Amino acid sequence: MALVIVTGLPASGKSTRSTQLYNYIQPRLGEISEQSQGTLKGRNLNVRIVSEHDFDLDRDIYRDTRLEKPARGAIFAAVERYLDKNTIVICDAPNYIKGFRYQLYCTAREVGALNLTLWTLASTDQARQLNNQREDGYSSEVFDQLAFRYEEPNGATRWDQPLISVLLEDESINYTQLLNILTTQKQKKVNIGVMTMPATAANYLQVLEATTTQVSSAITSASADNAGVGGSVTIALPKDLLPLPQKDFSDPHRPVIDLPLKQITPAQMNRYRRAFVGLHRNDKAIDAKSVAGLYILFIQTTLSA
Ligand SMILES: Nc1ncnc2c1ncn2[C@@H]1O[C@H](COP(=O)(O)OP(=O)(O)OP(=O)(O)O)[C@@H](O)[C@H]1O
Repeated sequence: MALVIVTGLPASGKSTRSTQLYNYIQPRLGEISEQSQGTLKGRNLNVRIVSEHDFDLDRDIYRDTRLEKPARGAIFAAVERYLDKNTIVICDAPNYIKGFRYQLYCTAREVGALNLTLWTLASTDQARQLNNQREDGYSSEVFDQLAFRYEEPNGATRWDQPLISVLLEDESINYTQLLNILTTQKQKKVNIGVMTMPATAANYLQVLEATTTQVSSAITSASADNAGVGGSVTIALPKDLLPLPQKDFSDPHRPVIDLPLKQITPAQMNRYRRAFVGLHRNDKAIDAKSVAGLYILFIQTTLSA
Protein backbone atom coordinates (compact mmCIF):
# COMPACT_ATOMS: atom_id res chain seq x y z
CA MET A 1 0.00 0.00 0.00
CA ALA A 2 2.71 2.47 0.99
CA LEU A 3 6.34 2.66 1.99
CA VAL A 4 7.64 5.36 4.31
CA ILE A 5 11.41 5.61 3.94
CA VAL A 6 12.69 7.27 7.08
CA THR A 7 16.11 8.82 6.68
CA GLY A 8 18.34 11.08 8.71
CA LEU A 9 21.64 11.46 10.49
CA PRO A 10 22.49 9.00 13.23
CA ALA A 11 20.52 9.77 16.41
CA SER A 12 18.39 12.35 14.58
CA GLY A 13 15.17 10.78 15.88
CA LYS A 14 14.32 8.23 13.16
CA SER A 15 13.09 5.55 15.56
CA THR A 16 11.28 8.10 17.68
CA ARG A 17 9.39 9.52 14.69
CA SER A 18 8.75 6.07 13.24
CA THR A 19 7.11 4.96 16.48
CA GLN A 20 5.08 8.17 16.71
CA LEU A 21 3.89 7.71 13.15
CA TYR A 22 3.04 4.07 13.75
CA ASN A 23 1.09 4.96 16.91
CA TYR A 24 -0.87 7.55 15.00
CA ILE A 25 -1.69 5.37 12.00
CA GLN A 26 -2.39 2.05 13.67
CA PRO A 27 -5.65 2.88 15.49
CA ARG A 28 -7.05 4.74 12.49
CA LEU A 29 -6.74 2.04 9.85
CA GLY A 30 -10.07 0.36 10.57
CA GLU A 31 -11.89 3.65 10.23
CA ILE A 32 -10.06 4.48 6.99
CA SER A 33 -11.01 1.16 5.47
CA GLU A 34 -14.66 1.52 6.56
CA GLN A 35 -15.08 5.10 5.39
CA SER A 36 -13.09 4.91 2.19
CA GLN A 37 -15.03 5.56 -0.99
CA GLY A 38 -12.22 4.18 -3.07
CA THR A 39 -10.04 1.11 -3.34
CA LEU A 40 -9.27 0.89 0.39
CA LYS A 41 -12.91 0.10 1.24
CA GLY A 42 -13.33 -3.07 3.23
CA ARG A 43 -9.66 -3.97 3.20
CA ASN A 44 -7.85 -5.33 6.20
CA LEU A 45 -5.16 -2.63 6.44
CA ASN A 46 -1.95 -2.99 8.41
CA VAL A 47 1.01 -0.87 9.38
CA ARG A 48 4.36 -2.17 10.48
CA ILE A 49 7.81 -0.89 11.21
CA VAL A 50 10.84 -2.53 9.67
CA SER A 51 13.67 -1.31 11.83
CA GLU A 52 17.37 -1.97 11.58
CA HIS A 53 17.15 -2.56 15.34
CA ASP A 54 15.05 -5.70 14.62
CA PHE A 55 18.25 -7.33 13.46
CA ASP A 56 20.31 -6.73 16.55
CA LEU A 57 23.09 -5.10 14.58
CA ASP A 58 26.26 -3.88 16.18
CA ARG A 59 26.58 -0.14 15.63
CA ASP A 60 30.19 -0.76 14.66
CA ILE A 61 29.17 -2.29 11.33
CA TYR A 62 29.09 1.26 10.04
CA ARG A 63 32.82 1.36 10.52
CA ASP A 64 33.23 -0.83 7.48
CA THR A 65 31.08 -0.49 4.36
CA ARG A 66 31.50 -4.23 3.66
CA LEU A 67 29.85 -5.08 6.96
CA GLU A 68 26.96 -2.75 6.28
CA LYS A 69 25.96 -4.53 3.10
CA PRO A 70 24.37 -7.62 4.69
CA ALA A 71 22.53 -5.32 7.11
CA ARG A 72 21.08 -3.35 4.23
CA GLY A 73 20.22 -6.63 2.52
CA ALA A 74 18.28 -7.79 5.58
CA ILE A 75 16.37 -4.52 5.82
CA PHE A 76 15.60 -4.61 2.12
CA ALA A 77 14.37 -8.20 2.28
CA ALA A 78 12.08 -7.40 5.21
CA VAL A 79 10.59 -4.41 3.39
CA GLU A 80 10.02 -6.57 0.33
CA ARG A 81 8.40 -9.27 2.46
CA TYR A 82 5.90 -7.04 4.23
CA LEU A 83 5.04 -4.49 1.58
CA ASP A 84 1.78 -5.39 -0.14
CA LYS A 85 -1.44 -3.71 -1.17
CA ASN A 86 -2.82 -3.67 2.38
CA THR A 87 0.28 -2.73 4.36
CA ILE A 88 2.02 0.52 5.16
CA VAL A 89 5.67 -0.25 5.90
CA ILE A 90 7.73 2.28 7.83
CA CYS A 91 11.40 1.63 7.11
CA ASP A 92 13.32 2.89 10.13
CA ALA A 93 16.97 2.67 9.13
CA PRO A 94 19.71 5.16 8.24
CA ASN A 95 18.79 4.84 4.53
CA TYR A 96 21.60 7.29 4.02
CA ILE A 97 22.72 6.05 0.62
CA LYS A 98 20.89 7.56 -2.32
CA GLY A 99 21.20 4.31 -4.26
CA PHE A 100 19.60 2.33 -1.46
CA ARG A 101 16.64 4.68 -1.29
CA TYR A 102 16.34 4.25 -5.05
CA GLN A 103 16.23 0.47 -4.59
CA LEU A 104 13.50 0.79 -1.98
CA TYR A 105 11.58 3.09 -4.29
CA CYS A 106 11.85 0.51 -7.09
CA THR A 107 10.46 -2.15 -4.78
CA ALA A 108 7.53 0.04 -3.81
CA ARG A 109 6.77 0.77 -7.45
CA GLU A 110 6.89 -2.91 -8.30
CA VAL A 111 4.02 -3.68 -5.98
CA GLY A 112 2.16 -0.47 -6.90
CA ALA A 113 2.79 1.02 -3.45
CA LEU A 114 3.07 4.68 -2.74
CA ASN A 115 6.46 5.99 -1.68
CA LEU A 116 7.13 8.71 0.87
CA THR A 117 10.43 9.91 2.32
CA LEU A 118 10.44 11.19 5.88
CA TRP A 119 13.61 13.13 6.68
CA THR A 120 14.39 13.66 10.34
CA LEU A 121 16.24 16.92 10.03
CA ALA A 122 18.80 17.75 12.68
CA SER A 123 22.11 19.53 12.43
CA THR A 124 25.19 17.36 12.85
CA ASP A 125 25.87 19.06 16.19
CA GLN A 126 22.35 18.40 17.47
CA ALA A 127 22.53 14.75 16.41
CA ARG A 128 26.00 14.34 17.88
CA GLN A 129 24.79 15.74 21.16
CA LEU A 130 21.83 13.33 21.28
CA ASN A 131 24.13 10.48 20.36
CA ASN A 132 26.54 11.35 23.16
CA GLN A 133 23.72 11.57 25.67
CA ARG A 134 22.68 7.94 25.23
CA GLU A 135 24.56 5.03 26.65
CA ASP A 136 24.38 2.75 23.64
CA GLY A 137 25.11 5.36 20.96
CA TYR A 138 27.61 5.20 18.12
CA SER A 139 31.26 5.73 18.92
CA SER A 140 32.26 9.23 17.93
CA GLU A 141 34.38 7.84 15.11
CA VAL A 142 31.44 5.92 13.60
CA PHE A 143 29.11 8.86 14.15
CA ASP A 144 31.47 11.16 12.25
CA GLN A 145 31.86 8.67 9.42
CA LEU A 146 28.11 8.22 9.06
CA ALA A 147 27.47 11.94 9.20
CA PHE A 148 30.17 12.50 6.58
CA ARG A 149 28.77 9.85 4.25
CA TYR A 150 25.14 10.90 4.64
CA GLU A 151 23.54 11.59 1.27
CA GLU A 152 20.73 14.01 1.95
CA PRO A 153 17.42 13.34 0.26
CA ASN A 154 16.45 15.61 -2.58
CA GLY A 155 12.77 16.34 -3.25
CA ALA A 156 13.53 16.83 -6.94
CA THR A 157 14.51 13.21 -7.49
CA ARG A 158 11.79 10.69 -8.23
CA TRP A 159 12.80 8.28 -5.51
CA ASP A 160 12.78 10.83 -2.68
CA GLN A 161 9.35 12.21 -3.60
CA PRO A 162 7.24 13.28 -1.83
CA LEU A 163 9.79 14.45 0.72
CA ILE A 164 8.52 15.46 4.14
CA SER A 165 11.08 16.98 6.48
CA VAL A 166 10.58 17.08 10.19
CA LEU A 167 12.80 19.21 12.38
CA LEU A 168 14.19 17.86 15.62
CA GLU A 169 12.64 20.74 17.51
CA ASP A 170 9.17 20.13 16.02
CA GLU A 171 6.92 18.95 18.84
CA SER A 172 5.13 16.55 16.58
CA ILE A 173 4.75 15.67 12.94
CA ASN A 174 1.69 16.73 10.99
CA TYR A 175 0.38 13.16 11.15
CA THR A 176 -2.91 13.98 9.48
CA GLN A 177 -1.11 15.28 6.42
CA LEU A 178 1.10 12.19 6.30
CA LEU A 179 -1.77 9.79 6.67
CA ASN A 180 -3.65 11.63 3.94
CA ILE A 181 -0.74 11.24 1.58
CA LEU A 182 -0.43 7.57 2.45
CA THR A 183 -4.09 6.71 2.09
CA THR A 184 -5.70 9.10 -0.34
CA GLN A 185 -3.09 9.74 -2.99
CA LYS A 186 -3.42 7.72 -6.11
CA GLN A 187 -1.21 4.67 -6.09
CA LYS A 188 1.40 4.78 -8.78
CA LYS A 189 0.92 2.37 -11.61
CA VAL A 190 3.45 -0.41 -11.93
CA ASN A 191 5.96 0.97 -14.36
CA ILE A 192 8.05 -1.27 -16.53
CA GLY A 193 10.86 1.26 -16.07
CA VAL A 194 11.40 0.14 -12.50
CA MET A 195 10.19 -3.42 -12.69
CA THR A 196 12.55 -6.26 -12.01
CA MET A 197 12.02 -9.39 -14.02
CA PRO A 198 12.18 -13.02 -12.90
CA ALA A 199 15.64 -14.51 -12.71
CA THR A 200 16.29 -16.83 -15.60
CA ALA A 201 18.88 -15.53 -18.05
CA ALA A 202 22.29 -17.04 -17.43
CA ASN A 203 24.02 -14.33 -19.44
CA TYR A 204 22.30 -11.44 -17.70
CA LEU A 205 25.46 -9.93 -16.22
CA GLN A 206 27.15 -9.82 -19.61
CA VAL A 207 24.05 -8.18 -21.09
CA LEU A 208 24.01 -5.67 -18.23
CA GLU A 209 27.69 -4.82 -18.66
CA ALA A 210 27.62 -4.68 -22.45
CA THR A 211 24.41 -2.67 -22.73
CA THR A 212 25.36 -0.09 -20.11
CA THR A 213 28.74 0.30 -21.81
CA GLN A 214 27.07 0.90 -25.18
CA VAL A 215 24.59 3.39 -23.76
CA SER A 216 27.34 5.14 -21.76
CA SER A 217 29.42 5.73 -24.83
CA ALA A 218 26.37 7.04 -26.75
CA ILE A 219 25.60 9.48 -23.92
CA THR A 220 29.24 10.54 -23.50
CA SER A 221 29.58 11.29 -27.18
CA ALA A 222 26.22 13.15 -27.26
CA SER A 223 27.48 15.20 -24.32
CA ALA A 224 30.81 15.89 -26.05
CA ASP A 225 28.97 17.02 -29.21
CA ASN A 226 26.83 19.35 -27.13
CA ALA A 227 29.47 20.61 -24.72
CA GLY A 228 28.65 24.11 -23.55
CA VAL A 229 25.10 23.80 -24.91
CA GLY A 230 23.41 20.92 -23.11
CA GLY A 231 19.63 20.54 -23.30
CA SER A 232 17.47 17.82 -24.84
CA VAL A 233 19.48 15.59 -27.12
CA THR A 234 18.59 12.37 -28.90
CA ILE A 235 20.86 9.49 -27.92
CA ALA A 236 22.15 7.53 -30.89
CA LEU A 237 21.69 3.96 -29.69
CA PRO A 238 22.55 0.85 -31.70
CA LYS A 239 19.47 -0.40 -33.60
CA ASP A 240 19.27 -3.65 -31.67
CA LEU A 241 18.52 -1.72 -28.47
CA LEU A 242 15.50 0.00 -29.99
CA PRO A 243 12.61 0.53 -29.47
CA LEU A 244 12.91 1.02 -25.71
CA PRO A 245 10.09 -0.73 -23.86
CA GLN A 246 9.55 1.87 -21.12
CA LYS A 247 6.56 4.17 -21.35
CA ASP A 248 8.65 7.08 -20.06
CA PHE A 249 10.00 7.86 -23.55
CA SER A 250 7.71 9.84 -25.81
CA ASP A 251 9.42 8.31 -28.85
CA PRO A 252 10.84 4.88 -27.93
CA HIS A 253 12.78 4.80 -31.21
CA ARG A 254 14.53 8.09 -30.51
CA PRO A 255 15.19 8.37 -26.77
CA VAL A 256 15.97 11.88 -25.61
CA ILE A 257 18.01 12.90 -22.59
CA ASP A 258 18.36 16.29 -20.97
CA LEU A 259 22.09 16.96 -20.81
CA PRO A 260 23.88 19.39 -18.53
CA LEU A 261 25.80 22.31 -19.96
CA LYS A 262 29.08 20.87 -18.80
CA GLN A 263 30.41 17.89 -20.69
CA ILE A 264 30.00 14.53 -18.94
CA THR A 265 33.45 12.99 -18.66
CA PRO A 266 34.03 9.29 -19.34
CA ALA A 267 35.18 8.91 -15.69
CA GLN A 268 31.94 10.45 -14.44
CA MET A 269 29.93 8.22 -16.77
CA ASN A 270 31.83 5.21 -15.56
CA ARG A 271 30.91 6.03 -11.95
CA TYR A 272 27.23 6.22 -12.89
CA ARG A 273 27.54 2.98 -14.79
CA ARG A 274 29.11 1.15 -11.87
CA ALA A 275 26.41 2.47 -9.52
CA PHE A 276 23.69 1.28 -11.91
CA VAL A 277 25.26 -2.12 -12.45
CA GLY A 278 25.58 -2.49 -8.67
CA LEU A 279 21.91 -1.73 -8.21
CA HIS A 280 20.68 -4.04 -10.94
CA ARG A 281 23.08 -6.96 -10.90
CA ASN A 282 20.51 -9.17 -9.19
CA ASP A 283 17.58 -8.36 -11.45
CA LYS A 284 18.62 -11.21 -13.73
CA ALA A 285 16.48 -11.70 -16.78
CA ILE A 286 15.95 -8.12 -17.93
CA ASP A 287 16.59 -8.06 -21.65
CA ALA A 288 19.03 -5.63 -23.27
CA LYS A 289 16.36 -3.14 -24.40
CA SER A 290 14.91 -2.90 -20.91
CA VAL A 291 18.39 -2.43 -19.45
CA ALA A 292 19.10 0.35 -21.95
CA GLY A 293 15.89 2.21 -21.14
CA LEU A 294 16.28 1.76 -17.39
CA TYR A 295 19.84 2.97 -17.56
CA ILE A 296 18.92 6.10 -19.50
CA LEU A 297 16.21 6.87 -16.93
CA PHE A 298 18.73 6.31 -14.15
CA ILE A 299 21.25 8.66 -15.77
CA GLN A 300 18.56 11.26 -16.34
CA THR A 301 17.47 11.11 -12.71
CA THR A 302 21.06 11.22 -11.48
CA LEU A 303 21.94 14.18 -13.69
CA SER A 304 18.93 16.15 -12.52
CA ALA A 305 19.51 15.28 -8.84
N1 LIG B 1 12.70 15.43 18.84
C1 LIG B 1 13.56 15.04 19.80
N2 LIG B 1 13.92 15.90 20.77
C2 LIG B 1 14.80 15.53 21.71
N3 LIG B 1 15.36 14.31 21.80
C3 LIG B 1 15.04 13.41 20.88
C4 LIG B 1 14.12 13.72 19.81
N4 LIG B 1 13.99 12.64 19.03
C5 LIG B 1 14.80 11.70 19.57
N5 LIG B 1 15.41 12.14 20.67
C6 LIG B 1 16.38 11.40 21.48
O1 LIG B 1 17.55 11.23 20.67
C7 LIG B 1 18.08 9.92 20.84
C8 LIG B 1 18.11 9.23 19.48
O2 LIG B 1 16.76 9.05 19.07
P1 LIG B 1 16.35 7.89 18.08
O3 LIG B 1 16.80 6.57 18.59
O4 LIG B 1 14.91 8.07 17.77
O5 LIG B 1 17.24 8.31 16.82
P2 LIG B 1 17.63 7.41 15.56
O6 LIG B 1 17.86 8.35 14.44
O7 LIG B 1 16.63 6.34 15.37
O8 LIG B 1 18.98 6.78 16.07
P3 LIG B 1 19.87 5.68 15.31
O9 LIG B 1 20.67 6.42 14.33
O10 LIG B 1 20.67 5.09 16.40
O11 LIG B 1 18.93 4.70 14.68
C9 LIG B 1 17.20 9.21 21.86
O12 LIG B 1 17.82 9.31 23.09
C10 LIG B 1 15.91 10.00 21.82
O13 LIG B 1 15.25 9.96 23.05
